[in-house]
This record gives sequence, structure tokens and C-alpha cells, in this order.
Amino acid sequence: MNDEVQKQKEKATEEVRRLADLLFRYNRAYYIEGKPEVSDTEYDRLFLRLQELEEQWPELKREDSPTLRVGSDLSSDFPEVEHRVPVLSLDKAYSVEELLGWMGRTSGREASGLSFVVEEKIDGVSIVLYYRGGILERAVTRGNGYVGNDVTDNVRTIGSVPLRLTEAVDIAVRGEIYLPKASFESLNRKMGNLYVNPRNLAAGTLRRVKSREVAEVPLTIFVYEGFFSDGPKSHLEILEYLQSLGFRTNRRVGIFTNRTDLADFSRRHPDWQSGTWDELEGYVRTSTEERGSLDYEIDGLVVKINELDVRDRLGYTGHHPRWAIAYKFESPTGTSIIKSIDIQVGRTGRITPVARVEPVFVGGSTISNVTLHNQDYVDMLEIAVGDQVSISRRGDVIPAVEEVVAKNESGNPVWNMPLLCPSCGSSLQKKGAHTFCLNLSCPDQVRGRLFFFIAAGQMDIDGLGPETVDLMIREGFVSEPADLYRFDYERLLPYPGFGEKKIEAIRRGLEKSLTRPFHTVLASVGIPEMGKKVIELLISAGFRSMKAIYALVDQKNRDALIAVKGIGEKTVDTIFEELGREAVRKRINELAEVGLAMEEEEKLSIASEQLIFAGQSWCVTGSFQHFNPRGKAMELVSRFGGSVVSSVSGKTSHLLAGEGGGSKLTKARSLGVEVLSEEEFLDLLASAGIEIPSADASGKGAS
Ligand SMILES: NC(=O)c1ccc[n+]([C@@H]2O[C@H](COP(=O)([O-])OP(=O)(O)OC[C@H]3O[C@@H](n4cnc5c(N)ncnc54)[C@H](O)[C@@H]3O)[C@@H](O)[C@H]2O)c1
Ligand SMILES: [Zn+2]
Repeated sequence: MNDEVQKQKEKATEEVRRLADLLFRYNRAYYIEGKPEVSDTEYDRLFLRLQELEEQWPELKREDSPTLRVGSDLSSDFPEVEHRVPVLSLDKAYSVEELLGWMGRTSGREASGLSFVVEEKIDGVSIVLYYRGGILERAVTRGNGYVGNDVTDNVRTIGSVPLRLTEAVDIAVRGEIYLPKASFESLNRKMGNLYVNPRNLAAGTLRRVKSREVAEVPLTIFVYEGFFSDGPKSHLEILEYLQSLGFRTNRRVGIFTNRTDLADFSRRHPDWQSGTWDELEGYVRTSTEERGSLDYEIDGLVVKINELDVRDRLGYTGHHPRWAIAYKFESPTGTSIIKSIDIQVGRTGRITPVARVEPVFVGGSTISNVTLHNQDYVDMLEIAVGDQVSISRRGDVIPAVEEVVAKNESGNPVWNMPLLCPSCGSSLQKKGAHTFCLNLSCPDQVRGRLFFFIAAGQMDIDGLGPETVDLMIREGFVSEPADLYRFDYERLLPYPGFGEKKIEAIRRGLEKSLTRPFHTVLASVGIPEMGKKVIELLISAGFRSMKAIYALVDQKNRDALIAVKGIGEKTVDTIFEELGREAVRKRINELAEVGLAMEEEEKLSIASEQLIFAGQSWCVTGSFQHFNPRGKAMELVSRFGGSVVSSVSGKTSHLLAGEGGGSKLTKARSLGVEVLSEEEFLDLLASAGIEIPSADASGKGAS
């Protein structure tokens, strides 16, 4: 060996050692502590580099190399059991070319050509279910691939995991347990935003020692692999068989082959995508685009050889099967530096730290502010000013700091909440995960409350915008919502920009807002936990007036509220606490005095033939002549039996598209959602005898 080569080898030895040490450490943090130290992209980069070096210098490959094993998530809280089937990781591809290259190589030797099944790679927690005689015997985590943790009691609480199959078979099944995105957001908010993503929350839940706590989290499962002595000959047959046994499988599956019997596949599974290899690229593109609209997180696609005899021949490495590969999506994550951390005072007095970061382009937009939620979140991630952090933005979700990538070098300590409110100077107080300013006349809170009150979707007061209200607060003219109705607007005349006309418009807007129904008035007050949904539940449960709601609180009748389906204990506690506060009651009573509704009017009953939107799911995009804001069109949809969603997905049946509809329109077209113009929508309403508002009735947007 000449000197140059010797030198290179020494360098490689050092790098291999360093990479292996790092990957061991990151595995531990990720799988065992559930607190990743680096982003997945960074982890994957190091992993690939190690693989590359080991290929170049096989003699440097350690027996315990992280590339040879599955990262272990074994915990000492649960008994360990041996797996009876291989439970491994997956080999990875990062581009469609790489994917096709792999498909070409693996099928090269197969004269007849193979077929490949493409599944979504669910970003959840891997689980193996063992059934004996058709009865769930054991549920075991992946562990290190050979030994896993027995979490049967916890998994039994998951409704979609069948405890008894339709046939008395002995079978091992692999699947992914996950938490739907929608449940994650609300649940995590309740837990003080302790988890960075649904996977972490699901993993944390499965490791709870008390199964009763697991049962409270709406986990669900997709199964994607079955092991049994005989039966199915292909992966498609496995999926069909699993379904017939009562398992929940993902219907979003594709099959790609250059074989001539492709038509048979599509006949057999009309709901599955099928095509030739050439069509795979398009499928990957569509899947990538649709990813944000799914109710679960996926981090890629898994491509598997369909023919089981070929699989058997190819077998496994210690790390992954040779007959499957994961195509990983580009992660919607970027890194940036925290320039400063400010705090914001919300309308309820809640204090939120916000990181100001160097602008970074993530998931389709430039981000310069990222919420840090609360002190607990900051402490958990150990965030300090000057730190380099990774920031993610998944789908429509608000941007989040996922982790610290590199600590600042100036020695800045982990950020700490100030002791005093930046707006009013009162002492802050921590309640649960959050910190509050308790001063009800705190200027930021007043501003937040009034802005909320007048906003579109709440009282929606025409002519009265945040700038005017801000001016009035600064001048000390208003501090309570009712003040807006009591103020003499003539007093604004001396201020620049205020003429008779404008003041008349404000008056008209306020006048009109006096007709808003009780549920809108109450929601506009902005009482914590008393949002539109809860108020709707209260009203349908018969608590139709402020008087009736006060009576509940005064009689301390918690049970009556808890009995309302959809209202939880925590909500009841908060409602009781809030409505017990003198300042809150005063605020509401003043609104009654200025003439706002304090009782819900009886709904005119709607004839069943008018429920023209029943069973439909509508979304809206663009702007309209007759519906301004456009939510008014959606109010009609829900009044006449339909449901309304904020983004287009496979479950959306109709899109109402006005002037200038953007990505929702494109997406709706690609998903085959029925698209209606404003004119067509009006025709539909007219034909059902539903009264149509006159064009631009609100006067907003008119010049
Ligand atoms: N950030 C970190 O510090 C860190 C540390 C370790 C691992 N990681 C991440 O985890 C990855 C490796 O982890 P891994 O081995 O647990 O998972 P993986 O990404 O290699 O994927 C394998 C897993 O995918 C799951 N899966 C979901 N849907 C599937 C389907 N339809 N068919 C088959 N399998 C399906 C299975 O549970 C399987 O075990 C790395 O690439 C990295 O992104 C990150
Ligand atoms: Zn304050």
C-alpha cells in the first residue's frame, strides 16, 4: 500500500468511527428517548456517508455498524419478547431514477418481469401483531428487529386492531399505528404542545404504562404485511386476505408492471392505481402532491416486489429486506438561526414566545417567525437565542421548531420567560404549561379582545377595522367590546382620514351587527374554551340563552354540562372558571345593555326537500359577487345539510370556485371533485327555493 492510500485509509477509519458513534447516539435519542437530536435529513445524510465509506473500505465495516442493524427502540418498561418473523427497516431511494434503477436491477434476472406494489409509507409506530387461532395473542414493538417490547394491553385499546379474526388462523401481521393529524393538533394543544409531530405522540402513548391512558388517545392502524405458512402468492393477495380477516388496510395502493396481465390487476382492483413502469413517475408526483391533504402523515412511498416466490429468493440483509425499498419524500424542513425571541400577549392573557429567525424557505413559503408555544416547549428542546434550529412545515400546519441542530457559540443559556408582562408590566403567572398576564386591562389583551370581536367570522362589523379600533384604544376611548357601541364616533372627526362618510359607514356597520344571533355574539366575546363548536353544542343541548348558561354555573351544575356529548371535563372547568369571573360577566352584560342578542332564536325548521347538500362535503375558493365574505356561501351549505371543509381532499365532493381560485382548484380538478361556479351555485339554490342574497350585500369590497 503506498503512502497516499495509507493516508486515505487512516482518514476513512477516523470518519467511520466518528459516523458510527454519532449514529449510535442519534438512534438512542430518537428511538429510546423520543427526543431526536438532529433532523431526519441530517441523520440520513450521515447514514448514507457511512454506507459509502463501508463499501469503499469493506475491512473498516464494524460488526456492530449502524448500517447493519435496525435502530433499537427497546424500553425497560415492558417485557421483551423474541420476534418470530423478520422485523426490519427499509433500504432507501431519494429520487425516482434511483427507484427505477433498483426496480431494474432486482427484476433483471426475472425473465417474465416483475410487478411492484407501491404503498404509502405511514409515519407512525411500527408494530407486529401475533394471532393464534384467530385471537390476538401479542402486540410487539419493532425493538431491535429480533426482540421487541410486549405492549399488548395498550394495543388492545385501539379499536381498529381486531381482537378476533374472521378465521381461526395463526398469523403474524406488520402494521403502523398512527394518530390522525386532526386528533394530533387538538390533543397536542391540550397537552401544552409537548410533541413535535403525530408520530412522537403516538410513540409516547404506546409506551404509557397505564392502558387506560392509551385508550383516551384515538390511535388507529394500517396493516401492510402478513406472514403465514401458506396461502397468498403475491403481495396483492396478502392485502386482500388481510382485509378479509378484518384488518384495516390502506386503500391508496398502486401496482406497476410491464407485464401483459396488467389489465387483470385493474379489473380486480378498480380502486387501486395501476400502470406500466413509465407511469410510476407520475404516480410518485401525485402522491407527493396529495400528501398534505391526507389525514395521516406519510414520509414516503414503499415499493415492494409483488411476487412472493421472488421475495423468498431475495431474502434479507440484517437491516432490510432485499425485495422492498422506501422512496423518501424531501423533508419539509429547513434550518435557520434564532435572532431573538419575543413574547406576545394574547387576548386571554396567554403569553406566547415567538422566535424571530433568519428568513428561510420551507414547505413552499418563507418563514421568519415561528411560535415556540410556551416555556415547557422551550425547555424540552433547550432553545436559546443564536441556536441553529430545524423548522418544519407539514401541509397546512403552522411552522414549528423541531429541534436544535447546533447550539449558539456565544454561550446564550436556554431562553427564559420574563417575569413581567411586556405590555402592562404586571407579574406573569404560570398555570399548567402556559404563562398568563392576569391583568384584564392589559393593553395587549384589550387590543386582542377587540380585534377578535370585530373580526370576520365573529361580529364582522363593516366599516370598523383594526386600525380604527387601535386608534381608539390608544386614545383611551374604548377598552371593552360594548364601548364600541357606546362611543360617540363624531369624536373621531378631528383625526386624519375620518370624514362624515366614514363615520356614517361605521355606524351602519354597528347597527347591522346588532342583528347577529346569540351564538355569534357569545363566540365573539372570546372566552377560552367557548368557541363556535362548544357554543353550538350548548345550544343544541337546550342551553339557549345567557340566562340558562349562567344558571348552570351559579348552581355549580357541572354534571349537566359534562353530560353534553362532545364537551369534556377540562372545557367545563374552564367555562365555569371564566363565567365565574366578575369582569367576564360584566363584559357580557354590557353587550346585553347595548342591545345584542342574549338568547338564540328558534330555528325555522327546514323542509327535508331543502336539505340539498345532505351527504356532501364542500370547500370554497376565490372571491364572489353574492357571498362576501365567502363563508356566507358555506353557511348556506351547512344550513341546508352539507358539511364544510377548509381544504380539498379525496373526501371533498364539491368545490365552489369564485374569481381567482388557486391551488384548491387545481387540486380539486386532479382529484375529480365536482367544481361549481358562483352562477351554477346560485342556480342550484334557486331551484331549491332557497333565498339568494343580493350581490355584494355586505357592502364590503365595494369601492
Ligand atoms: N433524526 C434522528 O436522529 C433519527 C434517528 C434514527 C432514525 N431516524 C429516521 O428514521 C429512519 C430509519 O428509521 P426506521 O428504520 O425506523 O424506518 P424507515 O424509515 O427505515 O422505514 C421502515 C419502517 O417503515 C414503516 N412503514 C410504514 N409504512 C410501511 C409500508 N407500507 N410498508 C412497509 N413498511 C412501512 C415500518 O414500520 C418500517 O419499519 C431514518 O431514515 C431517519 O429518517 C432519524
Ligand atoms: Zn399584561
